[in-house]
Amino acid sequence: MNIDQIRYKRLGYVALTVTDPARSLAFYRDIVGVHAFEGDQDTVFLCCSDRHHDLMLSRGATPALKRIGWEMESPEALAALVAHMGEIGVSMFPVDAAEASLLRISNAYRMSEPTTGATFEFYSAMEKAPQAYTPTHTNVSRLGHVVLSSPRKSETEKFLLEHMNFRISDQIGPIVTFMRCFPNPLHHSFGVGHGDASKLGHINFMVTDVDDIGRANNRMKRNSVPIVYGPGRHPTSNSVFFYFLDPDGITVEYSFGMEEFPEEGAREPRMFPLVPESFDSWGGSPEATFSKVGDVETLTSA
Ligand SMILES: CC(C)c1ccc(C(=O)O)c(O)c1O
Ligand SMILES: [Fe+2]
Repeated sequence: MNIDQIRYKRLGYVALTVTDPARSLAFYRDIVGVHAFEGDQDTVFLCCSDRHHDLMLSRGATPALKRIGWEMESPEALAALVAHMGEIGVSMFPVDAAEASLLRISNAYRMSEPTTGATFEFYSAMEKAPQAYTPTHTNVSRLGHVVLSSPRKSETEKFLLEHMNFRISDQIGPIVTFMRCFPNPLHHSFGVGHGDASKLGHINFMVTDVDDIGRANNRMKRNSVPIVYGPGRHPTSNSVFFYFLDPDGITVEYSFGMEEFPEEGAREPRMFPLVPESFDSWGGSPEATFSKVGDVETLTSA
């Protein structure tokens, strides 16, 4: 199997486990500015695109990353991934019809990423949302990326590179590597950080205007939302960033502007030195509560 046939459209969605879905729904709708349109007491769907959902929140005892959904470029790209995982002995489980229908996805498989235990879901199409996303106070352009920490960071990177056809865009010392799901042009849809355990670092929403960042700064303060890093600028992706905590303490990032890569002729990955300015060229530093909450749920406990 040629790994180049494994091609992605985009980071599809993130599923989080939250302790109080109604409270989190209100937060993501009213404070973050994504659209909530469907759900029940235990599971809610939110979107910031024309797809059925970009974020799913499910009730659970401990805040966690439940899974990450990757939208493949085509059914053939999905088949290539499934075949490759079969060849290397990584089990892929088809999502059963009832759940796929609830998630409005077709042709879907899950696996446990072998180095972090994180659940990755792959599908070739998701239905459109019943109503197109209309921005309110913030022009959220898309779900941008997810960062996980891994106790086996080099192996995680290697798995994503060699078996999932991700590409490295940049690294900061041995601490964090930013990867794009090829050929999606965004600098990164996934980041892997060094950590003692597999943990969720943060989820990111991209915004269309620097004013969205400035307004967020004031909105978070008015609503007593903890701001944990920024505003600042990441020299890696060249984005202006702003991090805050959701009601469970999960770190959420807004970012404005991000380098994009062509499919062919992309620049080489860069290695940034491990100094604070490689994380924030404006000289800020994160609060102690930055990236502290979020277990990684395994497939068997999902
Ligand atoms: C501080 C974190 C790990 C970080 C650093 C750089 C970027 C970027 O280049 O966009 C991020 O998105 C981050 O979350
Ligand atoms: Fe980020």
